[in-house]
Amino acid sequence: MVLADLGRRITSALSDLSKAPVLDGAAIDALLKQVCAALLAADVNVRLVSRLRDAVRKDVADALNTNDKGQAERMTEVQRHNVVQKAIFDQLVALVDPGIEAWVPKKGRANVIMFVGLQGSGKTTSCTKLALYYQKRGFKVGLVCADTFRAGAFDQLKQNASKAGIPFYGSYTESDPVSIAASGVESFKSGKFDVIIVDTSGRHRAETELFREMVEIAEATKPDQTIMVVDASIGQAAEAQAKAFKEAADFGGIFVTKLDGHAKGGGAISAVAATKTPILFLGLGEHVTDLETFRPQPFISKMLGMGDMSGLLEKVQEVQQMQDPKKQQAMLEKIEQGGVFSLRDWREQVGNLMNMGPLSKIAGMIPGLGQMMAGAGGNDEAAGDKMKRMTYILDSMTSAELDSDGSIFYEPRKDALRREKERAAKEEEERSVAVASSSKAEDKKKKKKPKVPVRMNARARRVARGSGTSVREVEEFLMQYRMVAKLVKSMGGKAGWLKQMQGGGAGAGRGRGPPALPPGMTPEKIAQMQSMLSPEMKAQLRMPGGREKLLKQLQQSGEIPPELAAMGGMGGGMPGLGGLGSMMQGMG
Ligand SMILES: Nc1nc2c(ncn2[C@@H]2O[C@H](COP(=O)(O)OP(=O)(O)OP(=O)(O)O)[C@@H](O)[C@H]2O)c(=O)[nH]1
Repeated sequence: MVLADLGRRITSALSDLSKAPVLDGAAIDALLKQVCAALLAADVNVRLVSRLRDAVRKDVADALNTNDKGQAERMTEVQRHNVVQKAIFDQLVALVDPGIEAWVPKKGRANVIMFVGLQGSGKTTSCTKLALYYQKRGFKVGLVCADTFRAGAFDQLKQNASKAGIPFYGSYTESDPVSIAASGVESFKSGKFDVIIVDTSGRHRAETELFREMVEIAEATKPDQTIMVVDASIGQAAEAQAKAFKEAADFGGIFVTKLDGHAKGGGAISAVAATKTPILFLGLGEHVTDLETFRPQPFISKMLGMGDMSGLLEKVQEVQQMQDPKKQQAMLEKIEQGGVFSLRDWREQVGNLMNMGPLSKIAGMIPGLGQMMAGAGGNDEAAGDKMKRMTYILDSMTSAELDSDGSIFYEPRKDALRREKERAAKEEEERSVAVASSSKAEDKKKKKKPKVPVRMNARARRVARGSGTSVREVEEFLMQYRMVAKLVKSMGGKAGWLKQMQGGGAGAGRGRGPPALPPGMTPEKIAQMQSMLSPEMKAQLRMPGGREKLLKQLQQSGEIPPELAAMGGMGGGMPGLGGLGSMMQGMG
């Protein structure tokens, strides 16, 4: 997760505050000390940190010392804690918010985007990421390589673009970058392309040569948007770099790269925001899909483990555009009419979730889940691995098996009953040979209906072999599937709820009416559960990461099976899942 360490430190400071019996000046000072230390460790400029500290103090003082003394006195301790938490959240958002609306390309015309930045900042990689991002959103996109400075730059762009299926333009013989840029843009314009991205060269330092070349390319291509690429690992030095580039070639937005796992990322983002230049995108890895649009509030929310519902919705929409909407609709209608949520349906939903990107990145967008998965023991990788094994199991099934409800993998019940009868008869025979001295309790035990364990059959053994898993794993998988199928089935009759989920669990909790409730969960049951919570637990629920903790407690107390809890959070795009996440939202 982006800036996981910073997020964890701030969340922990907020959690310490909630334990303070009285919220006095000393408690607020202790909180601010921890938050500021965490920000400084993320290389946020000391001037910006001190501004944040003053602003939080002012926000808290304004809210707690209102003119209406009665109102301030009537505030409960929990409400006072909320005031402080809100102030911290708001000021963290302000820290990364340049306060300027970002540019977006317009359909039906050629939008030229020019990339600038130092060598190695990630320009070429980010150009391809952005090209794919716009292509997925229905734009016709072309890439131009105007980097003639670095040998191999054209080959790199060509390779990246071909892999992603994006048309490209460049030359091995032309050495004038201005001429290549101009002819590339012209060629794509005559091909009626909507977005034309020009990759320019970089140098190790911001030299006059580089700036002159940038200005000339800009004059020749007349870009609608110039994006500067900044490597997050330079931390607060990004401010000086952005200023130098801004003086040379006025750019409209910034793409911060290498935010994956770089501790100085907070410094880079806040430094850029301080130059009042909009941050448009974040690079979160080397892969072409490792890109995120930047929005201050969801960014901070995600960093603090509170999820990023707008990001999740965007991902869901992206996937929905790629998949066949008619297929999804047909499946939903089938279930609404009482049909089986088959293993094939499950395979499609799992595939959709995996298409949304690495599980860790999706999980980070769901309140609590990111932290839960990134927790001790490298859980995140394990969860991704589990998902993959699930698809191996499904891919080893025949068509008839996929269209079934899973019962095909178990021996028929009559066989299990016959086996059980034979076993009981054998036992009886043995008992009659032995001296009978059964106690009353034993007699009672005998009269009890025996449980008939149903075994996995040869099909399940074949699937286990074919998928490189074990019969036990196939059995566990089928148990999970049954649970989801039951959930989906029980939703079938509640068409309204089903439709709401179709848009993705993300819709819930975004202010579009009350959150969706999972089957079996009524508003009364939620109210009942809420009434069971102590005031401390309720306060915890309002804390960043609080839902996650409560979810764990419910899991431990057996109210929710762990698989359901994990899946409940991953609702986006998966009908049937997501209700639990919404429930926790409803309780928060
Ligand atoms: N971890 C990580 N690596 C990235 C990211 N973006 C780019 N990279 C890597 O950074 C290195 C440099 O990326 P390039 O795209 O070649 O950089 P460039 O700015 O085009 O370099 P020049 O063409 O030499 O100017 C490559 O190894 C990329 O895979 C990112 O968001 N995260």
